[in-house]
Amino acid sequence: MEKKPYPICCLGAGYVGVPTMAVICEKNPDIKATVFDVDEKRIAAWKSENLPFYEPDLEDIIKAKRDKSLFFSTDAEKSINEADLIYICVGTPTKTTGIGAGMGTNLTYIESTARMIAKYSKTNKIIVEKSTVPVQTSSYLEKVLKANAQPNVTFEILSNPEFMAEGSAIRDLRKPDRVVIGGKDTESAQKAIEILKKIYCWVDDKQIVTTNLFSSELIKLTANAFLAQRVSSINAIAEVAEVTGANVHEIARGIGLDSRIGPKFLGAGIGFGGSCFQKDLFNLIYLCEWFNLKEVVAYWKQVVIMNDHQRKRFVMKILNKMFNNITSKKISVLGFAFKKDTSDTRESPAIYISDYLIKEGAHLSIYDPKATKETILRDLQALTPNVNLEKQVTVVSNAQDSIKESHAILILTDWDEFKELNLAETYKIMEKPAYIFDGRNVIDQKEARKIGFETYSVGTPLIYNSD
Ligand SMILES: NC(=O)C1=CN([C@@H]2O[C@H](COP(=O)(O)OP(=O)(O)OC[C@H]3O[C@@H](n4cnc5c(N)ncnc54)[C@H](O)[C@@H]3O)[C@@H](O)[C@H]2O)C=CC1
Ligand SMILES: O=C(O)[C@H]1O[C@H](OP(=O)(O)OP(=O)(O)OC[C@H]2O[C@@H](n3ccc(=O)[nH]c3=O)[C@H](O)[C@@H]2O)[C@H](O)[C@@H](O)[C@@H]1O
Repeated sequence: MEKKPYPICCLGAGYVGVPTMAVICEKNPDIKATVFDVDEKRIAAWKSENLPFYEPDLEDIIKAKRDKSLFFSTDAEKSINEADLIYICVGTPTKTTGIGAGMGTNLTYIESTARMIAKYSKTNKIIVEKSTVPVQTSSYLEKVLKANAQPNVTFEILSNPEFMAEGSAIRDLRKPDRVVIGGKDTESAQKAIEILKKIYCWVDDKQIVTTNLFSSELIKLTANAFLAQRVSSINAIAEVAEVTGANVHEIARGIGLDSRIGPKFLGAGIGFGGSCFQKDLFNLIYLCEWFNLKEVVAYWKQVVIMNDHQRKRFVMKILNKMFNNITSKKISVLGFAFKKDTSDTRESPAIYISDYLIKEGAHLSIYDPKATKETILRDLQALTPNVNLEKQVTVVSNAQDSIKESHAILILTDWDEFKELNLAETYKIMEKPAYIFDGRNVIDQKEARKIGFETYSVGTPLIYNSD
């Protein structure tokens, strides 16, 4: 007799929900996963040939598993009621209005999932909090669930934060450094933890860390805070390197070989972007403000301050080198996504750098291999609602069109194709003097200089940056 698949459901068909469910289905032939989202357009896209965003290898799994063990749905009642275990993977953005605006976390979507789950659940469920949340959100979830549960229905809440990075989501999910599961110290919670552990059947038991609920929630915020802090730390050193004649990339190598420091996340550049680092730092900072931990607040705030500074510093370098006169000049912007191998532009440094330059009157010709024109224009318009962007911004479909007749190239995303730019040919089609401002350590500065370019690359010695 065929075994009945274990039914799970995921609320939120985003960057975390879908890759997570895809890999769970890939690894567990006995699981049936339904991804539900309130956004009907997004679900329609997941069911179509044009998936909502680009993530390496995701499309292959979707094609292999869709409508076999992986389903997409806009039917909340059916998705929830049929599942024994429910992942919450909805957004937890920073609040934009009211008390805590710009800092605290907006828990509207989290609460809406709790209310839906309580309303539609006719049987007991395990609830897996995967979204990144303020510490103690699991208690809040529990309260809303309990207060609205149908008679005799119980919920066991686990915290199971996600550590995958965009652009390598599938690789990270297939081979995670660790899986963290938080739960209460009760018999039913421990049983639920065992069930969740079984779902991660491809992960070595030694890499599964079990904790209490609040530790698990705080592990996630701490991990992102530490990673963001490393980026700000190396960017701070980049500024010192530039004025002293040292090279930040040599420094990164020199310290990264110390096994206590390690080589990762020492890439100096235009600062971190992405939907999470800043948001999660604010989440942590607000939590500390709430508990009146003034020194801790000041400590973590500095990571964000340094990140803003790094973007502005890059723009100041452009203005300094180009004699503070970029009005009406064509500037080629190569890369708009917040990092390579993703179409995601959320909080991309490119948005803020482009915005500064638009305000200087420059004409930007933007090219990104994956971010769409619609997204790029939407991001820029959000910062300058009253500017007619059509006059100053063109989004093109290849690097050549962006570069042609431009006065300067800005490399704002570390896409591999920018490493392969033919610098000699590039030089020929640009206005002179031709500038390259490398925000991602992508080009060979020495070679570019030899060809005739004026160059600036974050954190490299004055010998290259002195003009
Ligand atoms: N993007 C990333 O790389 C990572 C994100 N996270 C965290 O995971 C969470 C989700 O992030 P993303 O996937 O990037 O967000 P996202 O914005 O891509 O997706 C969230 C989805 O939730 C949907 N949604 C809102 N309310 C809903 C409801 N009541 N029921 C069902 N769906 C609902 C939205 O329509 C949206 O499609 C956040 O807390 C984030 O901090 C954690 C690790 C990595
Ligand atoms: O919670 C999340 O959302 C995720 O946030 C990050 O993942 P992600 O934002 O997708 O990408 P990262 O590779 O961490 O890069 C973040 C930003 O830092 C920048 N960065 C990264 C590394 C580096 O050395 N230098 C640097 O400037 C990147 O260009 C990018 O803009 C974390 O790496 C994940 O572990 C976490 O799950």
